[in-house]
Amino acid sequence: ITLIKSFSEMAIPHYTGKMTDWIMNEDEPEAFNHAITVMTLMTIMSAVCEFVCDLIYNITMSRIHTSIQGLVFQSVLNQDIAFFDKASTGDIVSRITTDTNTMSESLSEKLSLLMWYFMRVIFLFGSMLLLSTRLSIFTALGLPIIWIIPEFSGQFYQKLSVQVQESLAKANDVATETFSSMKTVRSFANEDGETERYRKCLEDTYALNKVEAAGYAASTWTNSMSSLALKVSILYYGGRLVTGSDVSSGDLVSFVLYELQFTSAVEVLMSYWPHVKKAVGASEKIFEYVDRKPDIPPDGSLTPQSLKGHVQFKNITFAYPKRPDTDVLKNISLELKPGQITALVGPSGSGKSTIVSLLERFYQPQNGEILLDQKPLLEYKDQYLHEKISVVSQEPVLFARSVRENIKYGKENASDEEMRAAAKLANADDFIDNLPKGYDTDAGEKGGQVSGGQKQRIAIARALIQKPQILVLDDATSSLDTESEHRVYSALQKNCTVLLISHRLSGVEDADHIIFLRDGEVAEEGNHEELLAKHGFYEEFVNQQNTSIHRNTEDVTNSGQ
Ligand SMILES: Nc1ncnc2c1ncn2[C@@H]1O[C@H](COP(=O)(O)OP(=O)(O)OP(=O)(O)O)[C@@H](O)[C@H]1O
Repeated sequence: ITLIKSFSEMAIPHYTGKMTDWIMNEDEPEAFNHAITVMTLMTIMSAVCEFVCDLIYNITMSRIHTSIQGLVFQSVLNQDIAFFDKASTGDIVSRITTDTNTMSESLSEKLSLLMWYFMRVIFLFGSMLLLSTRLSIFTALGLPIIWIIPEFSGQFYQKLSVQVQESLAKANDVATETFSSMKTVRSFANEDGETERYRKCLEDTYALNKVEAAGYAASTWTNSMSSLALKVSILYYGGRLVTGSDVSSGDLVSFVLYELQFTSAVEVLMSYWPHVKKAVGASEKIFEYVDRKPDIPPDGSLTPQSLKGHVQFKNITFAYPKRPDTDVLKNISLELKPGQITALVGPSGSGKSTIVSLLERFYQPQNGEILLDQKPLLEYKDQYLHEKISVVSQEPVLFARSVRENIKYGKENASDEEMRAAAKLANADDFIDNLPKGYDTDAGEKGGQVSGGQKQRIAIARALIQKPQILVLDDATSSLDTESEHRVYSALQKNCTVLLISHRLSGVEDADHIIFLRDGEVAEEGNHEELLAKHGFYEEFVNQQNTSIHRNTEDVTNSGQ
């Protein structure tokens, strides 16, 4: 269609030239009517083709835009957890929204015009060659000079575009972080500080935009000046050819009309070229994510019908990718037996949550081996593993959806009965029923519309509905009383493996096995009595707990008096 349209457009200068010859000659009266008819038909054909072509192009581009956004989103979701430790949310969101917009805007508008004008340039030059080879060669010789300028400015734009996207991403980052931590910002009365931080980022973007604007103005000016110089030289040379009777005056008119269109088409091509380079700059950033191979080993294939849930950590040494020099776990060996509650205690930062992250396969240990039912953890299929292992983390995150959707998260096909049963066990059923819309109440962004304890209980229900074989409670039962806590354990299938991480003594005392972690090493292990008999770290931990409970009770009694 582009070809037909470009071809049809060539009719106007050609027949205008013919008409000039006819007006000067007057021998062929039919030539005038013929020229007018052909011109009209070709113009209509060109307009129809332009319409069809624009329509198809823009629809295709919208489709490409949406599928690229989807592709980037999917690629980001497939990345390893270490990637999310490093990349900021604002940067990721910016790539999915701003960068894809920049790319597809430039591509849909500018590339479509670039293609039009490219075809026009070819057809116009062909028509010019037919009229006068000498004039055409003269025109062609002038082209490289005006081609060099946009090439340089294109490169400049490409670099600048990357910088602009990066600075926009930084600003986005500040905005996302501020809005998602609004309560903290307010409670520290730091609205002005955050506004200042955001403004600072915007100022950086503005500074880059100014350079971009100056560059754009300079390149447009140089482009038009150079093509103007080319036009004047052609007119001068063409005039001399007519005087020397080498070219007819009608042909010169056609040629000049072609040439005017030709130079303006080349001008447009050159002014759009930097935009395409800019789109390339933005797309480079997008495809950096799409092409990034997640640093995770290939998914395993094991999906055994029954899983005992026997976990063994054998001589595990691990350092976080962000801090490769600090070993968080040092040659650790431990075992979680089916049907047993294993408690993990130890000072803050001793590596308890890290053990959970390794069990969830978020990171890979540098040394040692993790076995599940005697088989390497890596051999299990990812989806299977996460169905069998449920983790309620220290700070459970709820989604801005209804309580129902939150509990059924990851198990959408669960029935309402299953959901209620899970909620009952998590001691959440009563309070959910008292919420304004019951299970359909919105939990708010990050669960902001329910209390901390309620959030924890919903998260426990979300874990229990999966009927996991291995349940990990990472300091997640602080809002439950001892009785409710026991109800949670008894709800699990028999022989289920429970890993309990806690800073409180309750729950830990009754665990079948207690592991005391210190500085990434197993300092002591055994049951409550055995550990107390050792008079070591665990005993110290128990004494500290008792002292603080004693102190709290005294405080309550004193304030009562
Ligand atoms: N994503 C991370 N990147 C780098 N270092 C980390 C990361 N997460 C934790 N760490 C570091 O690893 C160490 C162990 O952290 P971990 O969260 O496992 O401790 P913990 O025993 O669970 O502590 P707490 O009882 O306070 O929850 C800490 O020194 C912490 O600073």
